[in-house]
Amino acid sequence: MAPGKPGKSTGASENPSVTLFREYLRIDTVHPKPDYDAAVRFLERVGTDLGLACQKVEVCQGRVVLILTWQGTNPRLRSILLNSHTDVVPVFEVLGQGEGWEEHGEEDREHWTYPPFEAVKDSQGNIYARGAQDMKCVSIQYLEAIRRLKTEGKSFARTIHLTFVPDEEVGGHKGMEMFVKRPEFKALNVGFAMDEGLASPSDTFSVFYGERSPWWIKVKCMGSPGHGSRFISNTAAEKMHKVINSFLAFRESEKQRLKSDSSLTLGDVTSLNMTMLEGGVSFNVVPSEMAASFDIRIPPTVDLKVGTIQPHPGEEWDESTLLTPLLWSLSQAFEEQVATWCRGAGDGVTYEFHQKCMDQHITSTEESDPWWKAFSGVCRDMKLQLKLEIFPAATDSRYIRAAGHPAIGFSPMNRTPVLLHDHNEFLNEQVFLRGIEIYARLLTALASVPPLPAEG
Ligand SMILES: CSCC[C@H](NC=O)C(=O)O
Ligand SMILES: [Zn+2]
Ligand SMILES: [Zn+2]
Repeated sequence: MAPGKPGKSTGASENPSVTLFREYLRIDTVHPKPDYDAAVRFLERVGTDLGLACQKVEVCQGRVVLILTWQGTNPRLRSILLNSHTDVVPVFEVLGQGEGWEEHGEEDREHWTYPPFEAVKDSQGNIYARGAQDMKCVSIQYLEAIRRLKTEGKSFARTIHLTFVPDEEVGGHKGMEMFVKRPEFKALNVGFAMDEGLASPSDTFSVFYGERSPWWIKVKCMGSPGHGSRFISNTAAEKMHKVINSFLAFRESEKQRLKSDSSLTLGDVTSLNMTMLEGGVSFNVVPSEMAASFDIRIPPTVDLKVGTIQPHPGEEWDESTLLTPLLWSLSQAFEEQVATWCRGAGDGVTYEFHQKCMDQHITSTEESDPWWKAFSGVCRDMKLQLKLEIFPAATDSRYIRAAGHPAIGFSPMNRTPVLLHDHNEFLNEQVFLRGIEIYARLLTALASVPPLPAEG
């Protein structure tokens, strides 16, 4: 293949870090059947070549966490944890269509300019693959930063651990959530952690110090059944109508709040989407049950604790006041709000949680915090402009923070469209290489943070 043309061949002049990145992208770790063994074998080989110690922890059957360790000169100090997940999301939206390129027809193929597991590089140096941004780039950047520092003969006081975890894309329940509870995790003696962030189309870099809490709620409405030709009273559909109205009115008010205040980002407001609807068997049968599912993401500033909300002295609340979205958005105890919407829709309306994250830890970005001082100091020296945000979705950082450790979400990709989980996910090789440089500097500073008071 001619140089500069898109293709699989690495070309003689390709930077070896880019070649390694592309090799990792070709490992098929796509859900629902990720080849974790292949990923672990590959990463273990790279780690061993780098002289890193290697440990494997099977947190669930077939779910292995790989730990690579660069021992510090003072191993008693708390360590730096570099986390990344090895799994990637399916290439097609319809479940079960993500297995292999060849099995799909031309319509599917249209969404991707290049096959998503071949890591084709085009003439501009854009590397196309599922996982190019989320987050195989970061895994290789961590490793290549360590390679660079080792080649330069550097060593640091603090130990650096890299963890490669499975199943982040399906909630981390058989991955990081299990791992943080294990003695092997405690033994890592984590002081400060880094995990994934998001690309940024502008010159600035996005940095995430907290995340919104995902709540997945299924609301079931029970009602009277009957013939589709009659005005049956007390139907499931009428109740569902009210439920949907209440939930979506709140959605609209939060959407407007975000739109009307340019200082807010998506991570600062509560998003809500109705993502599934079930019910009914036939055109002429009024069903006795209907269900709607909602994906709600709640910022750490909203109080999640269940409590009783009282009107202010002298104020009286009637049913319509209780259903006012603005009032609720300013109030506390988010679950009370959900319960009231359901109560307001009538009898036989219940809700159940399929995901209910209550952790709201955020990581300090005060200059007085030694970890943040090290992180932000490097960015200042390198003239990287940072945008501090709450991560709008969920990552494994939430488990690290819940375990009591500071964690920053950062994927060094500026001047890059946000394409995670999207068609035609790509990363430019120059942006990728610059990221290695950034991590090399960050690791140097973080692994040299002087002993903290608690460390003696
Ligand atoms: C709530 S568990 C699901 C985690 C998932 N993470 C990445 O996309 C997300 O939907 O945010
Ligand atoms: Zn991710
Ligand atoms: Zn993802």
